[in-house]
Order: sequence, then C-alpha cells, then structure tokens
Amino acid sequence: MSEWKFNRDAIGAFRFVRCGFDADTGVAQLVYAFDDGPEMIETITVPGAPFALDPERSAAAERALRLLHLIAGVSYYKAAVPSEIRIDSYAIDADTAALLELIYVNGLGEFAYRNGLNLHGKIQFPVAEQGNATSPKLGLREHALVAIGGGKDSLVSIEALRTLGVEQTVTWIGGSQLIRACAERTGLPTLNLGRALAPQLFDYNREGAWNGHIPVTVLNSAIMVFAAVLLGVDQVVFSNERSASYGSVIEGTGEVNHQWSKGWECERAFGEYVQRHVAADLHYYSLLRPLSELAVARQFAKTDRYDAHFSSCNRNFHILGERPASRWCGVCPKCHFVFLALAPFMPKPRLMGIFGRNLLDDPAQIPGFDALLEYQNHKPFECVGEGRESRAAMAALAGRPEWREDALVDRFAHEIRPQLDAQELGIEPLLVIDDEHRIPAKLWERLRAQFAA
Ligand SMILES: CC(=O)N[C@H]1[C@@H](OP(=O)(O)OP(=O)(O)OC[C@H]2O[C@@H](n3ccc(=O)[nH]c3=O)[C@H](O)[C@@H]2O)O[C@H](CO)[C@@H](O)[C@@H]1O[C@H](C)C(=O)N[C@@H](C)C(=O)N[C@@H](CCC(=O)O)C(=O)O
Ligand SMILES: Nc1ncnc2c1ncn2[C@@H]1O[C@H](COP(=O)(O)OP(=O)(O)OP(=O)(O)O)[C@@H](O)[C@H]1O
Repeated sequence: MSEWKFNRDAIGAFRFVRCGFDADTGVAQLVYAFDDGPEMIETITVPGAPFALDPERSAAAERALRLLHLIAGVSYYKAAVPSEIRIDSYAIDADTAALLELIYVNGLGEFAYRNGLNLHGKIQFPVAEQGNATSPKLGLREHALVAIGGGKDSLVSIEALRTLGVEQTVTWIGGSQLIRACAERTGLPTLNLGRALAPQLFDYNREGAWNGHIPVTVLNSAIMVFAAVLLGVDQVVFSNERSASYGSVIEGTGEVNHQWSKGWECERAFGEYVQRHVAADLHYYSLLRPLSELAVARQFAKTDRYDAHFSSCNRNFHILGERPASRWCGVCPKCHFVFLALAPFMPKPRLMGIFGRNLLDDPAQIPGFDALLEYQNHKPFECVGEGRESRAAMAALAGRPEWREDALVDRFAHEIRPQLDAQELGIEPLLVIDDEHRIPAKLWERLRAQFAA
C-alpha cells in the first residue's frame, strides 16, 4: 500500500469504501479509495451531539448518510474518472443508481467539457438490490433549515420566510466568516455544519488529477438533508432561481450548465428521491424557483439590511488560497452580473456604496459584460442570469439619465442594442412568476403575493 502512487491514467476503479456516523460526537465519515490506494476520508460535523435517535429516525439517518456518501464521492471520482465504480459496504437499487448517474453526468458537465472528456454512458453505479422504496413519515417538526451562502439569494428567502412566519434556522456549511456575518445579521437561530475534504485530494490535484467544477449545490443539499433528519425538522430550503436551469450555449457542443445542480431538473429528482428513500415528510425545495435572477434582485433591493455584509463574489469562498481584498473583487462574472441585475432596482448611490465603484463606467470591463450579454461570446461558466436578463437590464439602464452616459451603458445603446430585437428587451416579462416549483402548497399563495408586491 505504501508503494501506491496516484496516476490518473492507471487507476481502474473508484470505491465507495464505507460511511459511518458517531451519534456521540456528531461526526460523520465518508470514506473512498482508488483501487487499493489509501483511504480518502471526508468528514461532516453536525453540532448538537450527542444525538439520541429512535430506531426509525436512526434508520432514516443511515439512509441520508448513504445518499450523502454517494453524492459527495463526486469530488474524488472526478480526480481520475476511472471506468469502474464499486460500492464495498452496502447495496443500492436502480432508483438510487439512476439519481447518481443523473447527478454525476450533468453535474460534471462543465468539468467534462473543459477537460475534453465524454462522460455519457461511462458512469455506471452497480445495482445490487431490488428497489421497493417507500420511506416512512418520521413525525418531523415543522421547521426549516435554510441554506445561506452569503449572497443575495438566500437572504431574499430568509426574509420571505420571516414574513410568512415560518420558523427557521439559518444554516451553512464550512468556515466562511462572510457567511457567518450574514447569518448573524439575520438575528435568527444559526447552525454551522463542518465539512473537511480528504487531504489527499489536494495532493492528487498537484500530481495531475483531473480537476474542475463539481455539483456543489446538490452536495450541500445532501449534507443539509442529513442534518435535518438528525435534528428532526421537516424542511430543507435552498434559494435556487429559475434562471439557474439555463446553461451556456457553446457552438459545436450545445448547452453546458455550470449551475446544473441549482437547476430544476436536479431539484425535482433529488427532492422526490429524498421523500421516497429517506423520509416521506422531509421536504426539499427552493423558495426562489419561480423567480428569474432579475426578480430576485428586485426582491433583494427592498431592504438595505444586508448591504454592508453580503457578497455574491465566489472569490470569497475558496477553501485554500487567496481571497479578494474586499468583499467584491469587481472583475469576475458574478460581480459584473450582480451589479447589473441590481442597478435597475436600487438608487445608483446605494449600489456604488455596496461595490465601492461603478463597474459600468470602466471600459476595462467590456469583455466581461459582453459575455453576460452573449455578445461575441458565450455566457460565462458561473452562476449568472440568462443573456436575455443581462440585455434587458442594460436596456433599462440605457433609458435612465443617471446611467446612460456611463461607458458600458452608452456602448450598449450605440453598438449592441441596434443589432437586437427591441421586443425582447423589456424587463417586465422577465419578472413573471412561474408555477413550476416544489414550494409547499400551504406557503405558496402568500409567498406569491409577497413576490408580486
Ligand atoms: C470557490 C470556488 O469557486 N471554487 C472553485 C474553484 O476551486 P479552487 O481550486 O479555486 O479552490 P477551492 O474552492 O478552495 O477548492 C480546492 C480544490 O478542492 C476541490 N473541491 C472543492 C470543493 C468541493 O466540494 N469539491 C472539490 O473537489 C477542487 O478540486 C478544488 O480545486 O475551482 C474548482 C475547479 O473548477 C471548483 O470545483 C471550485 O468550486 C467549488 C466546488 C465551489 O464551492 N464553488 C462554488 C462557489 C460555486 O461555484 N457555486 C455555484 C453553484 C453551482 C453548482 O451547484 O453547481 C454558485 O455560485 O451558485
Ligand atoms: N456554504 C454554504 N452552505 C450552505 N448553503 C450554501 C453555501 N453556499 C451556497 N449555499 C446555498 O446554495 C444555493 C446556491 O448558492 P448561491 O451562491 O447561488 O446563493 P447565494 O449565495 O444566496 O446568492 P448569490 O447568487 O447572490 O451568490 C443557495 O441556496 C445558497 O444558500
């Protein structure tokens, strides 16, 4: 075993070795290996131990843990993408295998595209059990664990749930101080779940592993579903908007969606699976699914409570390495998009106060904004709105005296807008509330009224 060296091209199998949870400490271990190489152990820590679980809840916790083990394996599997997948210590049914294949193939879509790999038909989870999934109701109490990511979206959900009077715990994974500050600013109960990746992954990355984006949102979702079972609560709420279901259209390749695991296909498949296989009364849903990015921005602009605390800039969220000097780096696609999406809905001085500068009056940012507009480029691989949303926001600003002379708005008005269909540049049609979502019926009518106001 000490002889084993990582060599992505020589690896034959990825193994789900075992998973376990210690109810006395609240620590779960997710164990993986390549061939007979060293174990890679990821740990998840749920505060509140010791957990005293009745036999039914304990069995549901084990099912949730296995689901988490299977989904979190994507970080390690991707390092070598071997042709065989083995599950050493438990069996899965065809329903489970289908969910995992959906998540691995689509969630690694950007990874595969950037590395020139084709994963279709290559990822097969071994089915070794007859499926008869009908999980029981656990009698979970009415309470929402709401995921917070430090950006505008989750804050919109948290405020909406507060207005609806839904009891909630603001929950995040990992050690981000920025997320903690936003969570504390809500004034609501908070829960910070620990996650430590297996250290070997970083060594393997240096030694030539395949690397790239993974479906992090469904992985965070699986962590929170596991925590919800342990804590006995009936809702796990995310804040994934409608726009996340649309990817970047690449010439010669088709659609590649960076944020596939924030999209509707993933939410529906994962949410239905959790009710069938983990607990019938555990509801996983996104509160913002009916809204476009622009509609979310419009909701966010209604309160300035978080202006000095939030950031959507992903450069804040690295596990290793550098973070930006200020909360908004100002040069990445997320900074560009959030600036543009908020601009039609808030006074200019407020927006400039949040970002500390005017990104739309800086000619150096032209290529970045062109990509958002899908002008001479494709939409960036990032969590940004659809091209038509960026074009509509820019068109709205071109009609506002306080914005129209800024370099990028002026360029849009004179160079890009004349090439576009004027009928497709209105903001209003993009603010329409959709009916495709998994929001519980008892919340939906009041929520719809809130979003419409
Ligand atoms: C912060 C970030 O954008 N990270 C992406 C970046 O990773 P990088 O190497 O620059 O640094 P670290 O994040 O510190 O990660 C170190 C390595 O660890 C591996 N890894 C990390 C987390 C994980 O869950 N699994 C992993 O395997 C990976 O090998 C890293 O190299 O580039 C990576 C490669 O493209 C991305 O995988 C990193 O993305 C993170 C997983 C991440 O958390 N990204 C979110 C900020 C993000 O993109 N969120 C989207 C959600 C989209 C979705 O659900 O698919 C969003 O903003 O909505
Ligand atoms: N570290 C984390 N822990 C728990 N949930 C997270 C974490 N990071 C992101 N999320 C959740 O994942 C989903 C997608 O994240 P995303 O970054 O789009 O949302 P956000 O941070 O609320 O807003 P923005 O789009 O402005 O960055 C959201 O529901 C968010 O709460």
